[in-house]
Amino acid sequence: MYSIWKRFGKKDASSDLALKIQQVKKSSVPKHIAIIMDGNGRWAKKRALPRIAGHHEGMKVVRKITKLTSQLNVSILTVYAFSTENWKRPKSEVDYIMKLPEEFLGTFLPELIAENVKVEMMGEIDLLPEHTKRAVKQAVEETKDNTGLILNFALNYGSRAEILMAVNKIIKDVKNGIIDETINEEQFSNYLMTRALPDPDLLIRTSGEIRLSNFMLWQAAYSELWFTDVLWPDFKEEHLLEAVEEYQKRTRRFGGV
Ligand SMILES: CC(C)Oc1ccc(CN(CCC(N)=O)C(=O)c2cnn(Cc3ccccc3)c2-c2ccc3sccc3c2)cc1
Repeated sequence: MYSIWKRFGKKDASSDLALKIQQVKKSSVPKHIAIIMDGNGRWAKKRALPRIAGHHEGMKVVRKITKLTSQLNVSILTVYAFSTENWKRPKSEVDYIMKLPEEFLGTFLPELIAENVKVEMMGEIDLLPEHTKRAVKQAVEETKDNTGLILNFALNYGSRAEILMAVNKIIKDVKNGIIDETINEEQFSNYLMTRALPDPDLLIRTSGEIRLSNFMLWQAAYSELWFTDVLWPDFKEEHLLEAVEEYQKRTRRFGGV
């Protein structure tokens, strides 16, 4: 009896998810969702596992959430692996992290291509090891003609550095007479790493931290912010759907103003 209930229950969960997806797709879905993926280390610590186990688990969640946002017809999913002490971590952890992209792309690139996903990245990839750079460049190259969801990785991304870089480029262009001395918001945003992307409509951060941590400060000026205590490796489709439903409630009210 138990096995029947167990099976029945299982079937119920997946069809329940399918129902929720149909429900969410009935209203306006955010065009651009940005996620600060935080909590891998804490997730591992809670289970007395090495931190790299949290990163490995976190990578599988990136794949799951990419598939769901693609199903929801979201246009852009920007993922930022939040970590202040990225480079100050023990060498073994940094080495592992820098191998993850090859595993992620090696395992999931065929699936991403089948889903018509376009892999993009913003940030300084020069600092990445050669083998990591190669994997990223290959994924960007192999998916450049895809027209579905844009999966945008923020690599070594810092918003203030991005804004300063834009200002310095503008100063140079004004000196060289390429642009006038006054520019508008649209011209300014063309100098940012996100130049061609629309601003994020919904910004999600996991693991209970309620901070932007120098992430897309210019671009998130009008984003709906949604925070959850859930640690990134525990983040499920249901959590993303909950965030989108909350976004739909808020923007419906805004629309009604
Ligand atoms: C095209 C794409 C696959 O290329 C990439 C090239 C280099 C990186 C490494 N990296 C950039 C360096 C930096 N942020 O300083 C990170 O963001 C970083 C820092 N921790 N974790 C573990 C973690 C895993 C999952 C979720 C959060 C953190 C990651 C990390 C490593 C591998 C993968 S695979 C999908 C996401 C992801 C994130 C990332 C991507």
